[in-house]
Formats: sequence, C-alpha cells, structure tokens
Amino acid sequence: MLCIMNFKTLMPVKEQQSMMADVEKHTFKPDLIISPVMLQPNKFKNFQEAAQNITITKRTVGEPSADELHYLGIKYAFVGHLERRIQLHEDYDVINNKLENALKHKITPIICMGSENDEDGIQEEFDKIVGDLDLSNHEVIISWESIKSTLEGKRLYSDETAARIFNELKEILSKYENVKYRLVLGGHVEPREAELAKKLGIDGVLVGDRFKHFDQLKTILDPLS
Ligand SMILES: O=C(CO)COP(=O)(O)O
Repeated sequence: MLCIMNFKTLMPVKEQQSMMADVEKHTFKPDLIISPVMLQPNKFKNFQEAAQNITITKRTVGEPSADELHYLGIKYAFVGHLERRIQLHEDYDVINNKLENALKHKITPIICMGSENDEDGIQEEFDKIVGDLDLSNHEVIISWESIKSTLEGKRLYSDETAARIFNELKEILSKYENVKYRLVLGGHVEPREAELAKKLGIDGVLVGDRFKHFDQLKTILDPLS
C-alpha cells in the first residue's frame, strides 16, 4: 500500500530534513512518497519525492517546471491541492492546465479532490479538473480528502461516505483505457483511517505535516503493512 506525506509550507525546513533522515534509518512495508517544500534530488532509499505543485503549460514565474522535476529525478507532483485552492484561489482552469502539463511530461499527478461540498459532486469536480484530457495510458494518483476534517483537525465523514466516494471514482476511471491509478484517502488521517483505506480496498492514505518523527508516522504505516 501507499502512504503520501505532505510537509506543506509551515514545517521548518530543518524539521523536514530531520524527518526524512529519520525515515531513511528505518524499514517498513508500504510505499512512501514525501513532499517537502524544498525540492532536492530524488535519491532516497526509503521513499520517493513529490513536488507540492507543478506549473502550467505556458511561461510563468516561480512554480516548479516539469523540466526541473525531471532534472531532480522527481516523478510525482500534486495537482490542485485543496489548500492551494482555498488559500491561493487556484481555479479549475489552472488546475486543468497543470494536469495537462504533468501528463504531457510524464510526471505522475497526485490529483486532489474533495472541495466540492466535501462529499458530493465527485463527478462534477472530476470533470472540472480533468475536462477533455485523456487519462488513458497514463499513471495517476487520486486523493479524496475531506478538507473539513483537515481544517477542523478531526474526522468528519463516515466509513460509508468514503466507500461511496471511492466506488464512484473507480467507476469514473473505468472509462479510460489502460489508466494505471492509485486511490488514496486524506483528511486528518489517523491509524483508524489507514485501516479504513485497507478495508475499502483502495491504495493508501495522504497525510499532512502532523508527523514529526518516524515513530509517529509508523502508527499510520503499520496498519497499511
Ligand atoms: O492536506 C493534507 C495532505 O496534503 C492532509 O493534511 P492532514 O493530514 O493534516 O489533514
């Protein structure tokens, strides 16, 4: 199974580096992807690196380009993270263009969903993000994150809601040919939600910057093992 850990922007760089060094010292079963704020060569033994963002197809300023990610050996990038949408007003046109850029350059997007009424409107949100882009023959990771749960620091959805949402996502993705996808659950994930991800038959979880030491992260990795 897969655990994605996003350090976001408030965790001090030294704390991020020390967490990554800590992770490098241990062994564990699930695949791990870590998304630090400061990109560096993806040469880690125990995890893959993801960019927290990727730029659009046109010339712009200050966001990681696909070329930079290739140069650093980074294969993954978040597209449309919900906190970018809320805090930076990133809209669906921009998100769709970032997704186009990622697919065009063979960067695996971690597509973030969950902002439309949190639990409903999955198809509508998917259509706004993906639009006419063809996911066939591409690799994607899709996270459904309960943004309410992230913002309030507690789980605010039921097992049944999560099951319904991921079934809907599987149905939507079945329309593409040969798409290689992984589905992950996010939104204040604790060990119980890691167990839920396993029970739902999805691929794993997405967690934020609440984990400062490997021992804390281990409480999420263990149920995924
Ligand atoms: O947004 C997230 C990961 O990108 C999830 O954050 P939390 O695990 O703190 O809810």
